[in-house]
Amino acid sequence: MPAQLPHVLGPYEGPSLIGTEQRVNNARVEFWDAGVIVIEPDAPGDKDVVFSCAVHGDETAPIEMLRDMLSDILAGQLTVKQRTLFLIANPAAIVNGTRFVDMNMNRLFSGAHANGNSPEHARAEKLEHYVSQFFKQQQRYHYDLHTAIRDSAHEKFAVYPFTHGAPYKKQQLTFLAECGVDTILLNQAPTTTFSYYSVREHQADAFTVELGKVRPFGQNDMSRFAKADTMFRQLIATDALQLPEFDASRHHIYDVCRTINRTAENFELNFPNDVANFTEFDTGFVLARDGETQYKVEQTGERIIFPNAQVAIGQRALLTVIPLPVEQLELV
Ligand SMILES: O=C(O)CCC(=O)N[C@@H](CCC(=O)O)C(=O)O
Ligand SMILES: [Zn+2]
Repeated sequence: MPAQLPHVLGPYEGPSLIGTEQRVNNARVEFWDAGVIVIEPDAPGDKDVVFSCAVHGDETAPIEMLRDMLSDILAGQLTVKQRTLFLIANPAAIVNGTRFVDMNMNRLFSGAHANGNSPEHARAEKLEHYVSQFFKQQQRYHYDLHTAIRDSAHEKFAVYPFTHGAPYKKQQLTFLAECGVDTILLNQAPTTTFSYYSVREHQADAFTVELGKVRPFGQNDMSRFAKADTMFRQLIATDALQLPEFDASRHHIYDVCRTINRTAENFELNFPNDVANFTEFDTGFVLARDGETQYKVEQTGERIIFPNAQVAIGQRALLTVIPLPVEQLELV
């Protein structure tokens, strides 16, 4: 793997540090497992922060971001004041240079890992265990960092997992906007994603954050991630994060409208691979054919997200979303 992770991938790269710990500045760094690193400050603040990347092994920009943050922490150049857990979720897929080895790991959380025995099933179970071991304090955050397969009309966006009716948090929307993530998709149902797991199981503020487009190692323009990088560093390095007042005009909100699963062998999307996420189609346009079923645009303003005709049968092949005025959200 061209990105030199500082010995955090255990058996996957260089000498293993698994099971060891070291001191740096005023913190203990613990290496729990391959790609599982905990920073325990001597006098921690009141937040527990989880950053995860590589739930999809070919989404390299977030891996490079977290690698550089870890390098700076280990070199004593970034002093951490909040308890922080770094998760490099699927090292085997990183080494493979693929989205996953056997199974899409982001469909295996909240217990779904019990229904199979691929390496991803086993790792998802372990990741849940590590997150459970880590979260202790009241204020819990989990940013699960991804990049999208396609271009996106909104380059950076986050999925706000189903809240089960709880209000959306202005402070989190503002934090994400400060990260350059000005677009939010509101999921309206439980899922088996990593971020939903942390929301549901640990009452964390947790998000799937899409920071750009999938590119190979070394081909990411890291300047495009600078705002997110700065904010993530501030979150863990300051006692009390200073954020501007909530400003509704900064945010584009979309409601997830339909989830289209592939059920048939002959599944096809009716638009080219270079059509970007958030592209709007006319009402009645056939978006996809799944065996004998045709999926047409039903509402004005409906847009496509995460189209992927290659997913396994039974999995999500496309989402549609519609814009929602921020004023209609219940905010706290
Ligand atoms: O670009 C794509 O098609 C997929 C990008 C991606 O990995 N997205 C996540 C979203 C997870 C969520 O809905 O919270 C995924 O599909 O797992
Ligand atoms: Zn992803």
